[in-house]
Amino acid sequence: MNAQQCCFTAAARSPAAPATEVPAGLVLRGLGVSYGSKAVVRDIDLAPLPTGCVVAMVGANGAGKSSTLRALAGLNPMSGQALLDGDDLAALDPATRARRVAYMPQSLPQASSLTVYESVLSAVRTACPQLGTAVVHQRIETVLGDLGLRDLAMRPLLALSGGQRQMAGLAQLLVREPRLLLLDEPTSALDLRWQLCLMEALRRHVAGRQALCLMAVHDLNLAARFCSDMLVMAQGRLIARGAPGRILTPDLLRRAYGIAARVETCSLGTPLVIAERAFDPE
Ligand SMILES: Nc1ncnc2c1ncn2[C@@H]1O[C@H](COP(=O)(O)OP(=O)(O)OP(=O)(O)O)[C@@H](O)[C@H]1O
Repeated sequence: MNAQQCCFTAAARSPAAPATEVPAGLVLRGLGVSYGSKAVVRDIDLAPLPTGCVVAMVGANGAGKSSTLRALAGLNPMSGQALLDGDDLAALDPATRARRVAYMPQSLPQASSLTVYESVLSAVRTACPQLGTAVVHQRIETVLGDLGLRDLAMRPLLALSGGQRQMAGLAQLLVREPRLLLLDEPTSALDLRWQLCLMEALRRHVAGRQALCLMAVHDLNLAARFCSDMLVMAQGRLIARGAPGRILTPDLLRRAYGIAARVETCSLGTPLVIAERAFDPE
């Protein structure tokens, strides 16, 4: 990514503003999350996560991934700053924030009597009320096609399997075309084929619209194959960031997960993590 892709002028967003360059993408400055007096995420600083790519957030259970995503989505109070394309997320009004940032929780979408099509329509109508009918239906067609969900479009959510419902949940997000997608374990209910379909579709969507996706995920090999950038969290702190092929090492896996692991290179050239043994907790 060159500097031109990575920056745009503030003047392009606001005619009155001076033409200073602000970094495109997501910047975090001293981000922290607490529940009451208990700090669970501390001092996360991130140079811009660039647009156009899917970024994996990995780490052990309880490391702070969901808390971070929920804070960025405005659902957990946070300290520090999160800047999206130079704008402080906390300072955006709720409607603007909802248009630019979309969040998918770990839990599956509710099994309502709405069809998949209706649920996606409702999502886009709520987040983007300004869109015309033709654009809305075109977006829905595109997203259902991209995710391989056309055959399920007229099925009610309550008649879908867990994995199918998870895919429908992603369709509800993608149709809004947000700038920042925050996904909490979006492949947790999916079989191997649907995991690949989802990751391929997500990568195409994000690259095509120069959006940004930050995704909490436990499958390191899936993340290594599809994500150009990886954030590794441990005990509420960011302990590594970079391309999976560069940062995934046995030492990092020991620190992040408390396991002995080998890291090999698969025939596609991406790292392959083989977990061998859990260390006793210290
Ligand atoms: N609502 C809450 N109130 C108090 N503590 C919480 C709450 N939610 C999470 N925590 C604590 O915050 C810490 C981070 O939890 P979080 O859910 O962010 O971890 P995670 O990395 O997403 O874990 P997992 O991989 O298991 O989903 C944990 O110690 C957890 O017990």
